[in-house]
Amino acid sequence: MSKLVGLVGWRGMVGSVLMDRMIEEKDFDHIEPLFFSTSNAGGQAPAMAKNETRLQDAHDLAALKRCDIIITAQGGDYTSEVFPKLRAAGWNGHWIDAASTLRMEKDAVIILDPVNMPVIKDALANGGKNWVGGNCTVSCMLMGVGALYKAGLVEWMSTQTYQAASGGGAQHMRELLTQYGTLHQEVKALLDDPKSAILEIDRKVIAKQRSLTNAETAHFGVPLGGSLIPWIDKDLGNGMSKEEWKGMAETNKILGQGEAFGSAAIPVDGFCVRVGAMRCHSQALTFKLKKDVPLADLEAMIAEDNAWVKVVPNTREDTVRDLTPVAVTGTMTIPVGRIRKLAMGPEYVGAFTIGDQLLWGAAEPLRRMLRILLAA
Ligand SMILES: NC(=O)C1=CN([C@@H]2O[C@H](COP(=O)(O)OP(=O)(O)OC[C@H]3O[C@@H](n4cnc5c(N)ncnc54)[C@H](OP(=O)(O)O)[C@@H]3O)[C@@H](O)[C@H]2O)C=CC1
Ligand SMILES: N[C@@H](CC(=O)OP(=O)(O)O)C(=O)O
Repeated sequence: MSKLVGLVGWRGMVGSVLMDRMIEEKDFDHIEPLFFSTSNAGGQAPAMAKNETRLQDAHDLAALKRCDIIITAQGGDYTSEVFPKLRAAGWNGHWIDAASTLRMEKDAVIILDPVNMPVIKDALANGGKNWVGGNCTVSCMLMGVGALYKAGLVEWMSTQTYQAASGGGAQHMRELLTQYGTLHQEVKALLDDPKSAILEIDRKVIAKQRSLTNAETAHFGVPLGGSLIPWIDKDLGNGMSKEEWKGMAETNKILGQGEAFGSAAIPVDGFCVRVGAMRCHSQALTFKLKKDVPLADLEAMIAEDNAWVKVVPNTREDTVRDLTPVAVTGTMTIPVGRIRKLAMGPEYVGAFTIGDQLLWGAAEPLRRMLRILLAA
């Protein structure tokens, strides 16, 4: 008999990407889905529903308890409120979650199976039930260059990120586009006149950016269109943003590395920056390797690591064609390019990688974990 799989948060941005991927990969052929809602209990479930076509109340513990597996992309507040109550009520099913809430809990595994299948299998064998998707930046980075970590080559890594608006959520994407539109509108007449002075256009744009209303910057807090914001997530009070903290904490946990696993953590640090891209997170990586490895060997290791990574030759032509958010958006491909030895010495290697943060960064690891559980 098919497992009863509860789906919470399926109509949100991450949830919609998840549903699309589950349809594409025919995941619904293998489960009996039960759709939940926080706002429309009793309403019509989506077309993928089979026997149970009404939406269940996502706060109804009795309904949730019926599920063998629950997948949620509803968000951290929902997880904080419902998960502890559900476990306290004796529910012993598998919880697969997109939110960060439970990620660093001892009994939770950060799931990214092309990178950490051994960690997942180990946890499964030990009765693990809590499976949490990783931070989008970390997951996309490891899908690209995980090979170097798996080979034990990385002494440390520094990452400088260029993170898309979608990381904040749907409203942030809308706000970014609205700002671009407002700026364009401000100078449209001058742009239409080929003889107009570019510095006049520039003056008007910056004046408009500086005078955007609170409503026009409600989600990012400051203008992002035509600018950038070098801070993502909370201020940890030690000079670090929470997004930057996740880089080292989550990379090590995904790899099964660090104090909790009885080994030294690999240092990962850098700066996380929000830019005006829509849904792809990009990052420039600097590695200090433990030894000098020929570039061709590094490229081969990266290329062979998984079915989605693609090494982009380090030429201008290939880079501008294949290594941009516009090229990657909506695809499962994780390009890694600009791979070269750096001036600091033969163990120093640079690379640039991009991932769709709603696919590998959020939805895909969840549905793959579902498949792993169904096959177990
Ligand atoms: N955005 C991101 O980049 C990432 C997000 N995540 C995690 O996933 C969680 C969900 O994020 P995200 O998908 O961006 O959140 P959304 O705001 O898009 O969706 C969350 C929920 O909001 C409700 N909702 C209210 N109005 C609407 C509407 N007009 N359209 C769709 N849904 C609506 C839905 O619940 P209901 O149907 O019950 O009303 C929906 O499930 C985050 O909180 C985070 O924990 C993880 C990785 C990346
Ligand atoms: N913080 C990420 C998005 C996200 O949801 O991250 P996390 O899953 O770690 O909370 C960003 O803003 O780009």
